[in-house]
Amino acid sequence: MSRTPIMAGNWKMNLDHVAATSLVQDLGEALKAAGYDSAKSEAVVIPPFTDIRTVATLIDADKLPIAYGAQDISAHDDGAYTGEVSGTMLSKLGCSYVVVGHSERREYHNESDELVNAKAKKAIENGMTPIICCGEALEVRKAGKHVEHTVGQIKADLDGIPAEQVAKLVIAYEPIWAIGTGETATADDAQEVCQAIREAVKELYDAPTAEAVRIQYGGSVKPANVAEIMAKPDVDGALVGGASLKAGDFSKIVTFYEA
Ligand SMILES: O=C(CO)COP(=O)(O)O
Repeated sequence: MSRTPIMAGNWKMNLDHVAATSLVQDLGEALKAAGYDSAKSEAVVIPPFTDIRTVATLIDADKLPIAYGAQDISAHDDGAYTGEVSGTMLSKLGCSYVVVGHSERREYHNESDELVNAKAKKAIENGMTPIICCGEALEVRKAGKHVEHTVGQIKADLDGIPAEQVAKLVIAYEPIWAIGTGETATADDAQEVCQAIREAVKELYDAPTAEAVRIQYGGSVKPANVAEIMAKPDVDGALVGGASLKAGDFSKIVTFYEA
């Protein structure tokens, strides 16, 4: 079973819709120049909500080989939830992916595994693929509990999601201490946890589901370290923050197989 690597750029709270236009145009050109092959990796951008319509229009008009998604989704369908954005709104904009449970939301917005699970289900219900984030803080790693912690999160985040849906979704392992710090986990660190997650999916479901689910690594991924990380058997992609804000760098990450 071969899994197409998924290289997703999480822009976080950066770039307004005008800046988004330039970045997506530049990215389209950079990918073309780099000989991007969508059979070898999937390019995805995850802009702020306010940019999605603009990004969608541009990708559509220029037929760019780039998928897009959102950084969050409401666990509710509609109604009196000020500030929330629903799954229907996102799917109507053509979003293919929705990031759920990013460590920044878990930390600054107190998101629990129960909420992350509800959001993942909402994305699926609306025909989008959740990218479920997990990963440990520095103290947890220092205590040697990173595998246990991360696998525990994933088990809770997948609760009640059937095998055929799990096979299609994406899990992103992002050790918190490696996010935005320039401190990358080694390729072996990434492999250790990604393998443990796949093993957990196999135990919870079955071997075909575990073989199919795509597991990304995230945390200070750069053009210089992406190839080594991607060479690991259980790493199927990258969730990229800072380096996804530069078209040239993100294009190199997406086309890591050229290195
Ligand atoms: O959190 C991340 C992506 O979701 C990783 O961010 P950086 O690539 O900036 O470390």
